[in-house]
Amino acid sequence: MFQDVEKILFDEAVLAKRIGELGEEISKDFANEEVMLVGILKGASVFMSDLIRKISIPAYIDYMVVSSYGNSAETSGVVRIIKDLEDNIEGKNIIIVEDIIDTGLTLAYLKKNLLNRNPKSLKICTLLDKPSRRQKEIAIDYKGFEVPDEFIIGYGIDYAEKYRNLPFVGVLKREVYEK
Ligand SMILES: O=P(O)(O)OC[C@H]1O[C@H](OP(=O)(O)OP(=O)(O)O)[C@H](O)[C@@H]1O
Ligand code: HPA
Ligand SMILES: [Mg+2]
Repeated sequence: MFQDVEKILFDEAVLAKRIGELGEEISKDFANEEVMLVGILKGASVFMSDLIRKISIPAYIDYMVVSSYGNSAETSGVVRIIKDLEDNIEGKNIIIVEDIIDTGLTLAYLKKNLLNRNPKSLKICTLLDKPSRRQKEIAIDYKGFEVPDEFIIGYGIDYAEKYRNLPFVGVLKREVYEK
């Protein structure tokens, strides 16, 4: 597993510090209110569980399972909802929590879908942003880091379901996905 990593971009300490800051920012912006974090599985699961413990206002969680990359390094362009939210989000402060925004197709679809359900507010929080590959413009409210135009893995993020358990965010060697 480690031999497939080209380089480490953000190690555990760097991730923890930035996630602490994001949690504080969210807590301040929604002081005296409540938020519902909507984690987009599977990738966001690791980030979400660290982030929620850095939020000091009442925070609820729900998850959606969507997939567009499957086992490929390229998006299929088709976002499939595999599992929807359990609760009605009407009148609630919703924060979509993503691991990475790349083409923006997943988020553009999700944003439209959730706005149709009439939340009080809808914000986007992503650990990683890869702006170089964007196809759909997305306003990001809370962003951890920008990443270069490389295939990213680790800290919940996969290639063909592998590498999610790496404790850092890194770049996958090209030879792994270009063979
Ligand atoms: O901006 P985009 O180009 O749409 O890419 C971003 C999406 O791709 C990944 O999900 P994936 O489909 O790989 O599912 P996973 O989270 O289960 O790995 C990632 O977790 C985002 O949801
Ligand atoms: O760089 C990436 N790595 C893994 N999954 C992804 N989904 C979109 N971009 C990426
Ligand atoms: Mg994936």
